[in-house]
Amino acid sequence: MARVRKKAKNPGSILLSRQRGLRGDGPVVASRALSNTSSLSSKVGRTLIRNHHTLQKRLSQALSRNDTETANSIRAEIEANGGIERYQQASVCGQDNQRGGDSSRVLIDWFGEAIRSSPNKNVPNKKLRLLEVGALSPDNACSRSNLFSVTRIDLNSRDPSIEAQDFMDRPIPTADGERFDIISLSLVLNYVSLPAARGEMLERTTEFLRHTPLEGEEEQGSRVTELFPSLFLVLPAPCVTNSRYLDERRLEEMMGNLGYRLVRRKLSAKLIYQLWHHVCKAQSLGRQKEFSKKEEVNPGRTRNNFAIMFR
Ligand SMILES: C[S@@+](CC[C@H](N)C(=O)[O-])C[C@H]1O[C@@H](n2cnc3c(N)ncnc32)[C@H](O)[C@@H]1O
Repeated sequence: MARVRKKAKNPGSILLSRQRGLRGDGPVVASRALSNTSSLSSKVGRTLIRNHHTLQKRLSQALSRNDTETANSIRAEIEANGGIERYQQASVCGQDNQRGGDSSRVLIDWFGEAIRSSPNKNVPNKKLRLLEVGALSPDNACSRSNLFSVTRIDLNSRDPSIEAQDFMDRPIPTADGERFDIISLSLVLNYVSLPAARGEMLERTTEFLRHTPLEGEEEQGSRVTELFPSLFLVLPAPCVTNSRYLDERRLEEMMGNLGYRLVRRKLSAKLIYQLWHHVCKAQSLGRQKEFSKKEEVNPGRTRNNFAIMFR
């Protein structure tokens, strides 16, 4: 079982500064009482999630212009609304089956299809290494499936098997034993407030993927192994279906530059699920400059402003 670790703080990181605010190291104005374990109605939960994202975005903006006074008052507001604990509680309620369910079931379905369509229909004889970034609990479909050996991290750990860690501060692996066959970023990228920080997060995933063949790969046929190493990315659907600055084509171009190729996709009323196979690293070299600015791909007054940028 993974050890829960309190991270040393790096004052220079915007993500970490945000995290520090959300963890409550800034001025705390009571309302821990809000962080109980009772379930939330879906409307209250949605409002809470939306407000948390808005405050977090304002916090990142204040921090990026070194406006400490505003940042502190936003931190206080986040805490007054129950902090990251209350936000996570609302997210757990959102995972409730009646409200869209556990997104990792989609990954398990894709994996099952690949096994069924492979020549010998065997499950891999070795568990695949999965890094779950933004893990809310140790008992989602991936964890229950027995197909994966799961390493879970989150800014705020809700369980001893989840390490408290900012993915952006996780040390870059130096050996294959520290790399993964698959990384899950389910409803995490949209948690990151600034477009360039989202690009940084996507770029960073490529450092954690293992490209050496899986054990027994040859006997399993290609349908399973063609999916790995990969990134399981889940976003609220409007991030790509109704954004002024991002659509699926633009995302595919950005991901292509990072060496990713889209191998599975599912669009539901609320979410978009994608599995990106990491084909190679070489393609990323210098090409992300094309995406260093926001570019309007979908004009219109009713659009949202979700964007991803690369420095
Ligand atoms: C909406 S919840 C999603 C949880 C779950 N993956 C799901 O699909 O329902 C987002 C989670 O991502 C975590 N998170 C956001 N940025 C992170 C980062 N840089 N490193 C680790 N966890 C992060 C947050 O703390 C939060 O618990």
